[in-house]
Amino acid sequence: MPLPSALYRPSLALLTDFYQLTMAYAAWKEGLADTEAVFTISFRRHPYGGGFTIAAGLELAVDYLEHFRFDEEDLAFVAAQRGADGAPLFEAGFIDHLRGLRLEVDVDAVPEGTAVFPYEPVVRVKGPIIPCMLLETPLLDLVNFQTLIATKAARVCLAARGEPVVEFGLRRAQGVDGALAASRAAYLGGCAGTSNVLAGRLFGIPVKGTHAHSWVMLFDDEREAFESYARALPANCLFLVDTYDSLEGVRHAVEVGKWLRAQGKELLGIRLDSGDLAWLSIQARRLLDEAGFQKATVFASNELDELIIDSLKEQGARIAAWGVGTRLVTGQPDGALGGVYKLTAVRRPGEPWKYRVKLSERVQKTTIPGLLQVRRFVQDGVLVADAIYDEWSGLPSPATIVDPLDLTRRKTLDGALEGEDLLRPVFRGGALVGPRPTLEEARARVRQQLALLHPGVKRFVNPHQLPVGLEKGLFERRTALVLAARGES
Ligand SMILES: Nc1ncnc2c1ncn2[C@@H]1O[C@H](COP(=O)(O)OP(=O)(O)OP(=O)(O)O)[C@@H](O)[C@H]1O
Ligand SMILES: O=P(O)(O)OC[C@H]1O[C@H](OP(=O)(O)OP(=O)(O)O)[C@H](O)[C@@H]1O
Ligand SMILES: O=C(O)c1cccnc1
Repeated sequence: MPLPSALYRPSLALLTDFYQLTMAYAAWKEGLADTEAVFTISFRRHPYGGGFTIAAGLELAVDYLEHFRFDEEDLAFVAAQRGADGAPLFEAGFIDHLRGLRLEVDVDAVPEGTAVFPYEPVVRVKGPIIPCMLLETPLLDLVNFQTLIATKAARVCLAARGEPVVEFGLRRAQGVDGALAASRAAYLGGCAGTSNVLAGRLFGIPVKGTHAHSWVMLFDDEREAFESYARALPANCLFLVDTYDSLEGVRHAVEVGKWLRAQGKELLGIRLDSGDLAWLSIQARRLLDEAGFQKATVFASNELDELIIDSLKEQGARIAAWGVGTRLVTGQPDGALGGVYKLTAVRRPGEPWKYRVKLSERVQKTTIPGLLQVRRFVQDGVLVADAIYDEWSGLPSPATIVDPLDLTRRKTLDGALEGEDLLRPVFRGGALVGPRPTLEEARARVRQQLALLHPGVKRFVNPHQLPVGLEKGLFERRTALVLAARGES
């Protein structure tokens, strides 16, 4: 399903930071338009203090790239920008350059739904410098948020231990796109459906819903409210029982459930939305079972997240389905993934590629040079290590990987282990290559990837950190470049 183009302007070329345009102009003006570069998206720590991250956003990025062009209104807006002296900032020739600009870049990326780890390349863009620059901000925007929410959803669904989680976040999401993007990512991460009807239409996500407290409050008593709803929607009866007294509400639901049964329909269940959800769910289950409604679901909502769901499970809660809104779609408590887009190599026309690093006082922020790729090693169905390597140099076998933050921590991988490269070609010279996975396939990949992770990597408290390292030669190249940049070589 095409998005963002389906919802917004067909081209979102202006959805970038102004500095990308100023740099692109400087590159054009200085005759650097034929210079090529490699940029790599990676992040430095897992969100939520977790042990894994689910990569997402690639399909939205593909859509963005496919529809990229500056239309005449866009160009007029760029041409109208002025400098501090009041004169137009950009020459007309640059506007013409943008008019004809096609994104003739190569893009490689990990498929959506892949479990990824800090420092690994997630998306790689290689090509002429101007398109590479213009893509920085929109790619980060799309990948960072989708990844943040897909990861949250995967955690919430892990906590629910296979029971369905419905995403209820629209009303408290970050505006229109925040809500739609979050619904998509939540489904990708494992949710069973969404309350967001437009997301359902745009992305093919199952749409689900119960009713609000206001429905109950419309009537003089709760049972009358349930009866009225049941007459209108006998095939969608999951009653919200906590408007006045949750267990009294369950009794009313049971009475209406008996009436439904007489009509040949079934009570789907009840929804708890306040109070002690563990205790109430056990009581509600007992009341439903005693009345012969063993198949009716006890559904719970109320500011849930993975930690509360996990705790409710530990307490023996009898909840079989979950509605999760605010904390899922806003990625609480993190709110953002800090993915970055860094230049890792550069080539002037007629010259060989040059590796590049950005220095930092903090080793975590020193970038990794090269045409980066990740090879994943799996043994007996368990992910044992990821090796980040430079495709131009290749990965020796057996490979030794070095912790990017600590050169004394290294591991030599069994040469008999077969690895799989995670980044796959997506665009070549601006043309889409390879299959385009559906949202359902990305969602299935999340399940498959989580199954590869040792339980310790998936736990919420102090998770085990999987061995991810730089191939030794790459580590040494980075060290040499850092020393040279500091004048210490
Ligand atoms: N047994 C439980 N263990 C852990 N957390 C729980 C349990 N039951 C409910 N919670 C969570 O505790 C929080 C309780 O929220 P809150 O203090 O607003 O109470 P409430 O019952 O929702 O009150 P209100 O009637 O005002 O809505 C929610 O996030 C809810 O999911
Ligand atoms: O708590 P969240 O995870 O964000 O889940 C969504 C919440 O939104 C609704 O409450 P709201 O008070 O907005 O409306 P209501 O009267 O229908 O309960 C619903 O009952 C949930 O409690
Ligand atoms: O359908 C529901 O129960 C629902 C929808 C949105 C928010 N809270 C609950």
